[in-house]
Amino acid sequence: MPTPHSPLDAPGTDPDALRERYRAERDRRIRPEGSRQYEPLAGKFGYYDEDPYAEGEFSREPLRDRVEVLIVGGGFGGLLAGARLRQTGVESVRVVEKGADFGGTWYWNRYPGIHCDIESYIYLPLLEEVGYVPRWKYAPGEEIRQHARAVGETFGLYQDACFRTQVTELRWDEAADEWLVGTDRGDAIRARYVITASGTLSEAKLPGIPGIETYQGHTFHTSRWDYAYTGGDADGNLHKLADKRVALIGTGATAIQCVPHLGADARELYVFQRTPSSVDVRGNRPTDPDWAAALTPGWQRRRRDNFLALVTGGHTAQDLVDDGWTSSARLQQKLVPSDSYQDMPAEERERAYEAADFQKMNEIRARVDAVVDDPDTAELLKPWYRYMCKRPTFSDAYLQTFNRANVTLVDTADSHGVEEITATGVVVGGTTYEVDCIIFGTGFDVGRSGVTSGRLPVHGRGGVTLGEAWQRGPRTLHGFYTHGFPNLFQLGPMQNAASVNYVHILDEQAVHVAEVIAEARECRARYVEPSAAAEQEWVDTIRENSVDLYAFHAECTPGYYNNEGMPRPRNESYGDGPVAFHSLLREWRGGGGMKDVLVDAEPRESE
Ligand SMILES: NC(=O)C1=CN([C@@H]2O[C@H](COP(=O)(O)OP(=O)(O)OC[C@H]3O[C@@H](n4cnc5c(N)ncnc54)[C@H](OP(=O)(O)O)[C@@H]3O)[C@@H](O)[C@H]2O)C=CC1
Repeated sequence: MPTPHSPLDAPGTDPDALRERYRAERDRRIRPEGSRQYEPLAGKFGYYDEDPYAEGEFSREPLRDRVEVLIVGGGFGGLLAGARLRQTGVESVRVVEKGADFGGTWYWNRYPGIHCDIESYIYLPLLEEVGYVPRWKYAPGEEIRQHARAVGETFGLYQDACFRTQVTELRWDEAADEWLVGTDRGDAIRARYVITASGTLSEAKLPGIPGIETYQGHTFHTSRWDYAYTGGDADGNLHKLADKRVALIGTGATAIQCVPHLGADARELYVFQRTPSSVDVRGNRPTDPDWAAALTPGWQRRRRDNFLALVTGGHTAQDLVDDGWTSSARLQQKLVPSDSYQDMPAEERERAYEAADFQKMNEIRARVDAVVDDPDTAELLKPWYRYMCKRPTFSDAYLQTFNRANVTLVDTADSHGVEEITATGVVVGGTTYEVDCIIFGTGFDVGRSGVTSGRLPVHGRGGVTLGEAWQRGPRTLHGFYTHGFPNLFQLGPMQNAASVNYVHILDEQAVHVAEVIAEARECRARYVEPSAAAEQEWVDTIRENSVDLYAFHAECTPGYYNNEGMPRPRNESYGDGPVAFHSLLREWRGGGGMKDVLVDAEPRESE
């Protein structure tokens, strides 16, 4: 029975029936190999990883110099760390980046139609500092990439940056109290502090489909878009596809954005879907110049904070962003009003959240019927899972593309994905779809991305590796630093609190790390390192207060959010959420917490 708070009054929205349908759809897609079903863009697939944007061959002499801070990664995490350090007066900052320029995910992902799915006024960082207001509510990828470059210029981060270079090892030199940083260009750079900001979705992946390596046509991954083959640019006009039959494998957030252009320009387009995305209204629009002119100092922080509070379950009087993300959050608020939130038993609250979810997903499914002409195709495009099981998507052109005569949706759920790839095509349900080109929109390997993946060897005090120190799970203070690894700071979601506007989260982290380093310099600390006791206390806090999402994820359709249907029992995230976490960090900094991580610091004059 629906709860008293339930809005489930439409026919066919019986909660039990929906729950059952969600489970059945999940079970159709689960694969016993879990995340092992994927292949990295390495080894025999290394050619997929080549950088199509870097110009010409590149070589340089190995570096043997010394910097004060070395940052691993030149995406928004690394740029923010660099910018915030510069604001505290640190001169010697070197960013080491695999790409040929700044931008990170926005450097690599340049597929047609690429846009930010979070409002650009809150997603693009440091807008007031750089003096820029994005031209659209949801900015195109190229505008975001140019903004990343502008941050690099504004904060002088180009002067010492190393592009087309990958860090291959970090080793703490105990005698010198500094890090020795090795790279794939033979560098041996000395750095007093190292900040890793290597991203969470930085390693693209391919599905391990039988026969994938036998395909003789043209092929690439969406994060290395081959415009030499397709023609056109991120705005579309892929004119070289006019005589081509194209297969796109994958229907995640990337596919939602590039399918309209492929559909418009390819002779034939086959979209191979395993799980449909939820596709909500986008409503992109140019920035209103009068609104932009009226912005007052601090506007970006206020807007970002307002969005963060809303989408993480807070109750705010105003909704400044007012879009698809916040409307689903407001729906929850309606069903769990702020005045009854505290008094509501947990089970009743969860039922109300679930009811809001059902309502949202019913709207999403109804939209498919309203937009897609062919009822069978519409049925296949309906997502049957809870809203946050997968990254929600937004588009006013994706579903419409399936009304085109040259576009075919091929559902692969019954075979748990594409069955086989031959020399000339893609096989599903015994049918071979002959194609000239296969494009993989198959996403990124979370397990191989970032310092926690263990792919970057990090040797701390006594040569102990981070992997050894974390044998029984990650151990940090606030997610940033680990006992035994002095002067090493990690940016990322682990043991702190993340949210959908991830660049905002990175900025809070960058501010924190920059302030700790500034204090260490001020007090001439020998190094920054949490004590084993402080680290243990934080690990205990995380374990005690993290929200148990296991049951939620176990019910979800597989994807990278739930480790391909095999959710991890432990959630390494601060349970009170990012708003509370950011206050905790501010209070810790303001309340003398930094003293506890500064080793052999000189007392300040005021002390
Ligand atoms: N800010 C923004 O605007 C954007 C952000 N992003 C971010 O990047 C993330 C990744 O998005 P995306 O690149 O789309 O990757 P995803 O991981 O979301 O999607 C991969 C797709 O490939 C499909 N797939 C994998 N293996 C097979 C197979 N064997 N046969 C058929 N299909 C297969 C998956 O199906 P299944 O779902 O069944 O596993 C899924 O549809 C997003 O979640 C988002 O966080 C991406 C684009 C834009």
